[in-house]
Amino acid sequence: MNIDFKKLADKYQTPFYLYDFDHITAQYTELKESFRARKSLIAYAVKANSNLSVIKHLSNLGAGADCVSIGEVKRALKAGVPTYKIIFSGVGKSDEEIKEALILDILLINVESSAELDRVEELAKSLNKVARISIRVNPNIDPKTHPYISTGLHENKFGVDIDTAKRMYIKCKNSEHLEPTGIHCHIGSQLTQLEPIRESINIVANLVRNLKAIKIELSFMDVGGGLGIVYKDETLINTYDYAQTILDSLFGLDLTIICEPGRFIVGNSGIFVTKVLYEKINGNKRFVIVDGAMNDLIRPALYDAYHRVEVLNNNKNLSDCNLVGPVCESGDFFAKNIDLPETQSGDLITIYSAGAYGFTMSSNYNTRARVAEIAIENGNDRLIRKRESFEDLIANEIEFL
Ligand SMILES: Cc1ncc(COP(=O)(O)O)c(C=O)c1O
Ligand SMILES: N[C@@H](CCCC[NH3+])C(=O)O
Repeated sequence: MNIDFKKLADKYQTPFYLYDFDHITAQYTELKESFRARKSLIAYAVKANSNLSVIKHLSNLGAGADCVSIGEVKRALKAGVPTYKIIFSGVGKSDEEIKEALILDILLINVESSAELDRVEELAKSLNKVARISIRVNPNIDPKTHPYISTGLHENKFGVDIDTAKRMYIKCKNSEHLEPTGIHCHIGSQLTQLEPIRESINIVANLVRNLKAIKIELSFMDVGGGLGIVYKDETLINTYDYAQTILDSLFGLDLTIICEPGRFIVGNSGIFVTKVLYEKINGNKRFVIVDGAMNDLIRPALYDAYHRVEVLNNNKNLSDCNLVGPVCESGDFFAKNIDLPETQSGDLITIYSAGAYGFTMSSNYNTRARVAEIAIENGNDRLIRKRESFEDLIANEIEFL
């Protein structure tokens, strides 16, 4: 798509996030279509990009929501996702969160420990409810991704091992307040290899068969999210191969598939737009300093993540530099040791693949306002979140002065 960044920057003021809603539609549709041989629910992982308009857009397409806090559940509801398409995961749900989820009667609570299951049972009993339970299985499979975003090994805090899961399902079966409904497995994020997915789904499918043999019949298989995207030159998993692998593993089982993608849907739909403030040279080292910073997009600082960068000027005079922001940390960079053209103050810089875990991981560090978010759809742009003001930043403190 041809985007007039200059016009947008004049209209909305940098830095800002820009999301291409047509690309979001295309990604959602591709994945949904891949599963067309089965009943499926694409439960969008809200944590990737929780802007209400993004969730609403996906909900209008038929998506549900995978949430990891009651705040995300409330966002999903506010954006129009029906309760029967909402799932709640997380290793540390508080009593208040569990109670609210029970009262709202969402589709599934993904339980991640025996202790949590006991708590859900007590709370469901106190509310005279029956909780629909899905247990998150940790299959101990290496997803072959960045260690910070691996979730499927026993050394990771997520889910429970197979034997524990089995005991938990038996407890559900024997409880008046727990209904064993689904099973869940998510081994990590930015996955680019199919084999670990195949292995883990096979492990989980075998457990489903074992449970069936003891008369515990589940209705949903939640295969997690994690499909990777291209940041640089990654070879991706083909979505049809992905879906077929899952369908093959589930042969003979009558389960509705739930898939929880975040990054795949929104990652390459988003661009972070910032502008050059200054250039400088320290000794031999060139720095291009922009108005966006690590508080806006933390992935390079946190994971050493690569994001493609483009300078929107016609200068062909390239040289090595670090692209940095104004935050008071040496870790405040978008790219290190890259060749960029000479810049002038005011030149726009676009940072790609920023739609997932960009804005949602932003902070107010250095008392910097969170930036605006803009949607573009059918060539038309609109503001979907305004830039914070200083008053917004201090609103919760001012009454205690
Ligand atoms: C339980 C669960 N579901 C879904 C996701 C979404 O992951 P991704 O954005 O990689 O699709 C995550 C994040 O890793 C997760 O922990
Ligand atoms: N925040 C991570 C993804 C985490 C996935 C959630 N478990 C990233 O930016 O890549």
